[in-house]
Amino acid sequence: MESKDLFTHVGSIIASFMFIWAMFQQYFPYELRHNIEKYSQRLLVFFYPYIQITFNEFTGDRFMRSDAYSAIENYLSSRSSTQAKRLKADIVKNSNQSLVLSMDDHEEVSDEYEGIKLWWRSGKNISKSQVFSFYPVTDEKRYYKLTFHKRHRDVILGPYLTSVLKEGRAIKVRNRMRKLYTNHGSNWSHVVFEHPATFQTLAMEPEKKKEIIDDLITFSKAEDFYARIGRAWKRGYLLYGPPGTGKSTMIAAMANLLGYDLYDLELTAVKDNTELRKLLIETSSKSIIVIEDIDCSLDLTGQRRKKKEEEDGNAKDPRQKIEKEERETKNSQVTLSGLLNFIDGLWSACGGERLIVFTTNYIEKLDPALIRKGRMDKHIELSYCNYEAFAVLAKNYLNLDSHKLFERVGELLGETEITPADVAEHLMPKTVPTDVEFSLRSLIKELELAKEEAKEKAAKKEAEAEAEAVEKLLVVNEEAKEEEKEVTTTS
Ligand SMILES: Nc1ncnc2c1ncn2[C@@H]1O[C@H](COP(=O)(O)OP(=O)(O)OP(=O)(O)O)[C@@H](O)[C@H]1O
Repeated sequence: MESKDLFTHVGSIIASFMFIWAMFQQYFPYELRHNIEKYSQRLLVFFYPYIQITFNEFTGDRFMRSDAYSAIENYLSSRSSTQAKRLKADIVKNSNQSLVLSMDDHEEVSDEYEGIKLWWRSGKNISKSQVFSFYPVTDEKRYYKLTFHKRHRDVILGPYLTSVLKEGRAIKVRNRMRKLYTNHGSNWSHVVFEHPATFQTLAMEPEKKKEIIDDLITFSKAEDFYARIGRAWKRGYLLYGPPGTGKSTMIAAMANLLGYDLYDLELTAVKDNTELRKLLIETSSKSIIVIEDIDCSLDLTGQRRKKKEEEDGNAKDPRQKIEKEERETKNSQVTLSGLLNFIDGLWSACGGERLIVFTTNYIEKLDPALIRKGRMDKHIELSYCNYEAFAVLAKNYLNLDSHKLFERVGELLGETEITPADVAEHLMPKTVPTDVEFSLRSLIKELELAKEEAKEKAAKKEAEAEAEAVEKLLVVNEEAKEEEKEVTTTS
């Protein structure tokens, strides 16, 4: 049969079928039609060995997209782009403005799980809207239909669907626009988080960097582990080191590595433990909660209270006392135990992974209870710039792998203490095109100056120590003479 004839034949079959269907719809009473449809469906199910599950875009609430539907959409995205012939494209508003593809309506893609083959089909139902409008409004209800053989029912309904939803949600998190939250009293407000820092651009020793990256990735994949050992899925990091050594930069790099939101918690703006609790409960899963300069934010050791009492005792003027009391009541009433309680798992009820990061410039000021293992699981020291850190900065700022002046910079870095922030300042381009030699020489000058200053400081300190020792010796001699005198007068 010629192809033209074939199409004519198929066309007439379809036309006949449509005619019969129209007659059926028009002349058969609704009750009878309903029963015929019902029993024919049952007959089909009896012989048809496949199971179908429909995931609707909207369930119940017509304004709330189903979580399962969007997870499946994300899950199918990569399969759709390789298998489907008709695709829909959309821009995701994340920092990269990435293009996300999904299969168009009435497309089908296959999937495989532990050797089991299954099919996902996208579709839509169109119905006239019940809402009054001058324009014809149609409601499109999209859905995904999963088809698989009934002998695999348990595997597909159990582990397969769980993994689909999990992977789909993870993709959604990776693609979303991340946020930086800050608290004003007991409320969070947010802006889009677009810090460009990455571990690649972070200046520190490569082994140390790798260790931190591995730790973070292991944590982010350890949901089952934490569930098995019965611990809240959280991890505490303490970043310490002098100002300008990259603590904030590292936090941004952590958030970018894991795709987490950031919650910058200003403890001094939190009234009391109840407000703290509310704020922490409101944080979302996959987030980093940051408390910067923890030593300045909280009465950590009880020393501040003691100091206050002393000061109160010393304040003779009653007006001074009232002013001081007013100042104190305005301050945060959050206590160390309030914070520890929360870290220890009161918030386990929140579920989902969270990192807590504390930063301080003075680790020695912190209460040991706060930083013991289990609360702050990893202590990371960010220190002055060494040669390895400088090499990263030189690559980032000047795109340099080597230079004749590197050796001198290396020597001086071994003898001086300079922060990566100060080094970075010298490597910032000052001219167009960038004068690499000028930047390196200016850094060397700064390092030599710092070395001289350090030498002078050390000499001054030594002289002071010597003077103190001489003074002590004189006092001892004086006392000895006095004692001698006393002995001779009594004898
Ligand atoms: N280790 C580093 N790697 C790359 N850049 C760094 C590093 N340390 C500092 N910088 C640069 O110096 C600037 C200041 O660093 P950052 O704010 O991260 O330091 P910090 O330790 O958090 O300081 P502070 O204790 O004052 O908050 C950053 O903008 C960054 O560009």
